[in-house]
Amino acid sequence: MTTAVTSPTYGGTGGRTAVAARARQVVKAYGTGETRVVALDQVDVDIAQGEFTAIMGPSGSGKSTLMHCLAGLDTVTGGQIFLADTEITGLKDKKLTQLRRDRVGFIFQAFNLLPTLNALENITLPMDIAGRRPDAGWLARVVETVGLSERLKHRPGQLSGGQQQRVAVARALAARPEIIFGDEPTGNLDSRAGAEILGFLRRSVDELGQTIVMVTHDPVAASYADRVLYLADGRIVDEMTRPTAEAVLDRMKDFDARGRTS
Ligand SMILES: Nc1ncnc2c1ncn2[C@@H]1O[C@H](COP(=O)(O)OP(=O)(O)OP(=O)(O)O)[C@@H](O)[C@H]1O
Repeated sequence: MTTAVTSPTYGGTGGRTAVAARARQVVKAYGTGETRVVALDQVDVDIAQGEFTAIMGPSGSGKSTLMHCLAGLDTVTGGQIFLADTEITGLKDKKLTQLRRDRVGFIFQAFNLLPTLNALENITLPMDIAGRRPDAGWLARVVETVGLSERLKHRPGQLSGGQQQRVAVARALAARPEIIFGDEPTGNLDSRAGAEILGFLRRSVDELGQTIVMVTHDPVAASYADRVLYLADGRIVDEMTRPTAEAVLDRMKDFDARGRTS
């Protein structure tokens, strides 16, 4: 049987749905000799297409590293990463940059908007740079989904933090990427603005068919996802489907307690 090699213990999709991104036996080590840190330790994971996946785990467990490796923002030390059927490990810089530009969207904790451009210009900037024409119908739908129709001519400085992050969400959605990665996208927002953004991300999965992977420390944020993957010491140690904030919190307490006794 060879299936054990290709089916992750946790983090598989059980063949139920198409896979948007895949990691196989991924190792990421930083430094050498005594300062060597293994951030990812033979990680196998399948990210299901059209689903919202949250990645959780203690500080230093490898969440951002896993996201960066899946997104082609960082190279791996060993193993393979696939975006749909394309293996991205081993791609040359230029090809990788092109692939990220054409197929991947990002939302970071810092909104990363250009202050001199208005909201609409910020949303279409990546496509402008790539020389691609936004699909007007799609753009209107995205803008409507994230509730920005009345704010398109405002510059970032004239928008609240929550509205700025909505612009960043719309920017990620506008190019219709195959997959969007978010690193604590609501980390800088108060809980009301955070809930709004998470609601928009949820809607983009339910109504626009988007695939989203989000790193978070927040059980409430994780409860918007379809599935939560738990990392510890660079390994995926557990998963939860249809999470509630209470269940996620309980699981985290469980891990903490185990961590203290081991
Ligand atoms: N550029 C780097 N150089 C050396 N070590 C690094 C580097 N980036 C990350 N690490 C180490 O790799 C491990 C995983 O880091 P990572 O940032 O992925 O964790 P995380 O789970 O996202 O943490 P946090 O929740 O605190 O953001 C940590 O031990 C970290 O110190």
